[in-house]
Amino acid sequence: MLRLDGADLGYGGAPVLADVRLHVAPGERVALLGRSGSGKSTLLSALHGAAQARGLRVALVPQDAALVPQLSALRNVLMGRLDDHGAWRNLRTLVRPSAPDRAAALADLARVGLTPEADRAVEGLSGGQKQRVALARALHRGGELILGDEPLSAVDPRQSGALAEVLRAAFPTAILALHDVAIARAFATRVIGLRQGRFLFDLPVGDLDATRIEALYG
Ligand SMILES: Nc1ncnc2c1ncn2[C@@H]1O[C@H](COP(=O)(O)OP(=O)(O)OP(=O)(O)O)[C@@H](O)[C@H]1O
Repeated sequence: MLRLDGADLGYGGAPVLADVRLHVAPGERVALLGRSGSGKSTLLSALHGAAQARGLRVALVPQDAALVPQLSALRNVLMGRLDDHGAWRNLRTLVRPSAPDRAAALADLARVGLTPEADRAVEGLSGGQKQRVALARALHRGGELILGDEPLSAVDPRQSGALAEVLRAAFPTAILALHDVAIARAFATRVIGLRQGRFLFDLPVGDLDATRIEALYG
């Protein structure tokens, strides 16, 4: 489904990740683990490029959520489908959503527990609520693949397991950078550990043991 064959990934100078060889098959749920700066976002960005080149429909949850602060939660969710339509239809949707569009966006907000916040401007929401708007936008977009950069980092720990389950049910294939090893264990089929721009391990989730976690974060 997605393949990087010896790619050097970086930002112009020395590569952040050199000679990356990675194949992700349909149905895999990959957790990227590693300290801050280890290269998770860089890898996700390259995988997004590879997915676009293959014409896959991808839902994204970027690290900073990338919402429009002045617009309501509902309108931010509607943006998940903007590139499905032309400019006129999009303007109409954002100014005055049709009843079916509004109902569909509300249903996705309900999946992340944000029904009461639907008409509130995103700038007035908490960090965790903003992140849930970004998750609802990804659900609204749908697709064969979700790429997420710490998509559960700001939500209440009691909610993050349930939200991971919502994502698992909604997307056949997923690649998520995660900071929480427990969530990675519950969500992923495969875990990749990055340390200082290197793949420390790439394993079925059942093989992730304490020694490897210590090597990654210790
Ligand atoms: N736009 C950029 N220009 C130059 N260097 C960058 C850029 N973005 C990231 N880097 C560098 O690339 C390396 C890997 O960063 P990356 O954001 O991929 O790590 P990360 O594992 O996602 O970290 P975090 O968990 O903090 O988001 C770091 O050394 C970082 O400073």
